[in-house]
Amino acid sequence: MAAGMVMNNFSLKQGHCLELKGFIPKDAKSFAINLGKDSSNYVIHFNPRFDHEGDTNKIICNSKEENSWGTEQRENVFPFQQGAETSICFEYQADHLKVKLSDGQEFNFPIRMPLDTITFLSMDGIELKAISLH
Ligand SMILES: CCCO[C@@H]1O[C@H](CO)[C@@H](O[C@@H]2O[C@H](CO)[C@H](O)[C@H](OCc3cn(Cc4ccccc4)nn3)[C@H]2O)[C@H](O)[C@H]1NC(C)=O
Repeated sequence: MAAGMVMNNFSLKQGHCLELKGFIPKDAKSFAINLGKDSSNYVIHFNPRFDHEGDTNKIICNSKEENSWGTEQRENVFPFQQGAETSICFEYQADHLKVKLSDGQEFNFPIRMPLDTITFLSMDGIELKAISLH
């Protein structure tokens, strides 16, 4: 399984996008990308599940404040394949994150915890290949 990766030395400001390219291992049951302030405070926990916690081919998003999970949001798109690369762009807007997926589909996730700048990123279950800020 791809070991967890943590970055906390970048700045994603409102009006800008963070684009991640990664490889999903062929045995992945799920993977997660977390953006926020630190490991206890996520503006978004982005968790595509192939087969995990009773979910099959479903994206689960949530927030986490001082280590307490918020309400889950389940998406109706799932353009991921085990053993393949993917790219995801997180566009940070004042009241939502626009999540743009590799096949052009996109969805919004509400900002539940105001944060001037997102400076924390962690990834689990996916191998980071490239990262860029636009
Ligand atoms: C119906 C009553 C039980 O509800 C279930 O409760 C589970 C436990 O709280 C929920 O699963 C949790 O959902 C959270 C988001 O709301 C997180 O996704 C929890 O996982 C956190 C986590 C990250 N990691 C690291 C990681 C992630 C991906 C791959 C490898 C390592 N390990 N655990 C995950 O365990 C799960 O989404 C929830 N299902 C529903 C339908 O509500």
